[in-house]
Formats: sequence, structure tokens, C-alpha cells
Amino acid sequence: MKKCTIIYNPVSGKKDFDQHLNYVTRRLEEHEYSVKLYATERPKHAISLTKQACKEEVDLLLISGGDGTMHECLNGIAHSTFQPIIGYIPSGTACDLASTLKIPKDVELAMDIILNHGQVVKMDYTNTNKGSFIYVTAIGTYVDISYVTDSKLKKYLGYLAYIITGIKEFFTIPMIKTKIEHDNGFLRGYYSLILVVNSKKVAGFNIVSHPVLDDGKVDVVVYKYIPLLNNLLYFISFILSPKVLPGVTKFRTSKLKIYTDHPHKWNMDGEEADGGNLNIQVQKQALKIIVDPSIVNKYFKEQE
Ligand SMILES: Nc1ncnc2c1ncn2[C@@H]1O[C@H](COP(=O)(O)OP(=O)(O)OP(=O)(O)O)[C@@H](O)[C@H]1O
Repeated sequence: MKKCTIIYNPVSGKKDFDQHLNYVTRRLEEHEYSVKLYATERPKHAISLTKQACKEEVDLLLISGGDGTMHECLNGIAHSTFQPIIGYIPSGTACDLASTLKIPKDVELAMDIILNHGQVVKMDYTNTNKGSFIYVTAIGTYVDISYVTDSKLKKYLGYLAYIITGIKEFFTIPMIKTKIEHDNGFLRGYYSLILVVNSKKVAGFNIVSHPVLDDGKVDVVVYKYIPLLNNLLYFISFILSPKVLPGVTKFRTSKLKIYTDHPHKWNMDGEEADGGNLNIQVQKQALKIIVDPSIVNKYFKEQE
């Protein structure tokens, strides 16, 4: 028998993954897996559950949740010597990573990819001095809405609480004094938003038009602080996605150091991390994940 550990977040997205547990377990058993099943019981629990699965050298680590759950599981894998093959059933709210990797939220279709016609690819992830991330780390306007919104306000107003924080941020764009060292030199200036990306999608927007997810490099997108015009710059960049836009600098790099003493926190895969200087090392092709074969030639151009 092959070994499979399932880790799922019962509070991500519509909170209904429990309904599919029997189906998922049955499909795995039909494919000769012995299954261990764990629901995360608190934030960061997925990290220790993943470390345990890595210690047991499972043949398949099946993760269900949103980007935050994937982020936590990655942080378990990054501290382990054994690297399991990941099968992913997206069940979160945004699921940017699944959207880039074309893994459907439909449980039956996702299981078909994992067990039948999917392909294991080796994807990059990134280690930093503040933890590891899979697809994005960001600092600046709007990226902190999910965790700076007052929890009491969220309880009483729900989604409206996020909109209120968003409106507040619309009028208080941060001016982040930054120095960025990369493969071909450095940038220095005042920025309102900095994105480090290994993905096509971020927050549902197409941020990188032609990402390569296995080349040992990240895409960096920086938005200059331009008083009164910052929101217009975001709108044009996110919605219209022109190739070139004054005030927006894009480049791809394998080495990256970002120096800032701005009080804003970094956002990693949608989760809050510490603020301050960021020192990143891309782990080339270090994450094994099952994806739909239709995207392999498109985003994984350097498979070894
Ligand atoms: N039992 C639990 N109770 C409360 N929070 C939990 C529990 N298990 C995990 N979490 C936390 O839930 C948070 C949200 O998870 P996740 O990001 O997977 O879902 P989501 O926010 O709905 O999806 P997305 O990030 O794709 O929009 C994570 O920060 C995780 O630490």
C-alpha cells in the first residue's frame, strides 16, 4: 500500500470540504493508498502536520484549503528533508495558486487530476528571512487588508469590514522608501506597492503575463509612489495590464534583497509576515506538485 496524508482546513472558503471526505478517501483507497486524515485545528497547525507527513515519507500529501493553507504546508515542507508529492484540492476563497495552476475547485475534477491524468511538475518556491512563500510576497497598499481589518468589525459587518478598510487605504497610500538589489543592479526610490511573484494571478488579477514557474527566478513588480495618481496606476496596471506603464517597473531575478524600514508588514501568500528587510533565495524546482498537463509546457519550461 502507498501512504497518503490528507491535510484540510475546515474553515477555508465555504467551509464545506468535510462533505467530500468520504468520496476523496474512497477514490484514494481504490488507488491503493492507505489514508491518514487531519483537519487543521488552528492557524499554523498545517505546518506541524506537514512536517509529520514528511517524516513519515508519504507517497502523496493531499492538501485542501486556500492559499493560506498551501502557504503553511509549504513552510512545513521547507523545513523537512523529505519532499512529498503534493496533490491539491482548492477549497479556499481566492485560490490564486490553483487558478494559475488550473486546478479546479470541483473535487471530482481535482481528484481526476491527482489520480488519473495529472502530471507531477517541479515548481520553484522561495525562502526568505521571514518564512517561505509559494506564489507571492508583497508590501504596500491594499495587501494587508485581510489582516489589518479589525476583527470585531469583521464579526459585525462581514465582508463590508474589508471594504471599509479598503476605502481607508485608498486615501492613505504608503510611501515606502526602499532599496532593491537584484541580479542586474539595484533600484532605489519611494514606492507604494512591491510585489514579488511566482504566479500569473495575484488577488485574482493577471499580474505576470508570461510567468515561468520553474526557472529559479521570481518576477518583481514595483509601483512608484506618485501622489494622487497611485490608484489610477493600480487600476491601469491590474485591469488593463499594458506591457509597459510609466511608474511601474517589472523584472525577473534570481537574487533579491529588499531593504526597507517602513512599518508595513509583508504579506506572504495572503498571510501576515514580519515587516523590514527581505532577503530571498529561490529554491529552483524544489516543490513537487501534480498539475493539469495542459499547463506544463506553458509555465514549466525548464523541467529537469
Ligand atoms: N481550525 C482553524 N480555525 C481557525 N483558523 C484556521 C483553522 N485552520 C486553519 N486556519 C487558518 O485559516 C486561514 C485561512 O485559510 P486559507 O487561506 O486556506 O483559506 P481562505 O482564506 O478561505 O482562502 P484564500 O487564501 O485562497 O482566499 C489561515 O490563516 C489558517 O491559518
